[in-house]
Amino acid sequence: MEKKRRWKTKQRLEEEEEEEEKRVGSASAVAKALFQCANLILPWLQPSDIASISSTCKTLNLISRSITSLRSSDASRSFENFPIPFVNSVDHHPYAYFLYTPSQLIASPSLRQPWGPISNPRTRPDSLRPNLSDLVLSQFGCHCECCVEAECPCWNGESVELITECGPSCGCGLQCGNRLTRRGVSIRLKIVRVWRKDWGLFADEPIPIGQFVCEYAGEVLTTPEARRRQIMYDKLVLEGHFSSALLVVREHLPSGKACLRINIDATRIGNVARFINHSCDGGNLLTKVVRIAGALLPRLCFFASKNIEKDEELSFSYGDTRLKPNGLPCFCGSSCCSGTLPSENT
Ligand SMILES: C[S@@+](CC[C@H](N)C(=O)[O-])C[C@H]1O[C@@H](n2cnc3c(N)ncnc32)[C@H](O)[C@@H]1O
Repeated sequence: MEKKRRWKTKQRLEEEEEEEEKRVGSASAVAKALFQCANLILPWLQPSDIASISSTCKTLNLISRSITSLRSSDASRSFENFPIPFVNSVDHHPYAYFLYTPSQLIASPSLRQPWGPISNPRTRPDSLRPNLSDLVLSQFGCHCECCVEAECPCWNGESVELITECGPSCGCGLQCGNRLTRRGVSIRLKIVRVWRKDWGLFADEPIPIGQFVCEYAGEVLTTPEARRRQIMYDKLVLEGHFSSALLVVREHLPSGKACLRINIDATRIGNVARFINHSCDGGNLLTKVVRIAGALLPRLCFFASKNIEKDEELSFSYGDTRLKPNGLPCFCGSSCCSGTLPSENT
């Protein structure tokens, strides 16, 4: 009798164990499926949506935290040669959200780009890299086959403000000496939270004078569209916390008359240059207009105007004009600071 009772208990225990295993198995299958779904969907979301989702359950909280940490480890979404991290010891913002493009592109309202799948973005195959393809401005090459700057028909000698470089359909490759600005960001940079200026771009290694730093990449706009966006951004700035990164560049004839106007908006889609703050003393960066052989539009690039130390903030002068009443306060900290950021009616 006792033997039979013990056998029954053993059988019941085994059944319970089996059921528990099934429960754990299906729970881990659910967790795995949830992880896979979240990993596909969350990288497409904006920070506010990620924050809401992270409070729903433990698994989503863990995934959201990994995505946040991946995003803050590289603003460039692995488009550049080195990761460009966000560093914040001022407040709780882990990163700034925007779509990344390494070079200028034509404005498009419908662009989307994932940011932060848990699998390592640097080991992902190219087909999975976050892409903003088919938007790079069309280019016609010069068909030169040289690699030596001075021998290249595209090379105009380095003038102070205008450089002409070889383009994608020139016979020469990326190694060509006349493609200085076409290889992306080649120095270590970081985006640091700065008191009263939000984020700023900083050197994470010494930068010698004359070194190419980065292009000002973003959406190239028509002038009416630039004016429309400027009005919208000005309203948003007045309403609260908002930074716009709409830059207007004018090329001038020797007479001083503007002959070409380029509007680049890096507010929604841009690169690291969108974090460069203004300095009333001209800062440590020089802007140069770079023409790529055969390309429709010139690009705006930043070069070091002096030797820059590691951990120094990068800055340039946004201009001399202060036309808007109630301009934003300037906190550049230079001895010649005018107290107000440059502004003009675009
Ligand atoms: C191109 S963004 C520069 C990056 C910006 N700090 C950010 O966090 O996105 C231009 C905006 O940065 C801020 N900014 C730039 N230079 C500044 C300065 N010297 N003092 C105060 N704010 C500045 C202003 O809000 C300006 O509209």
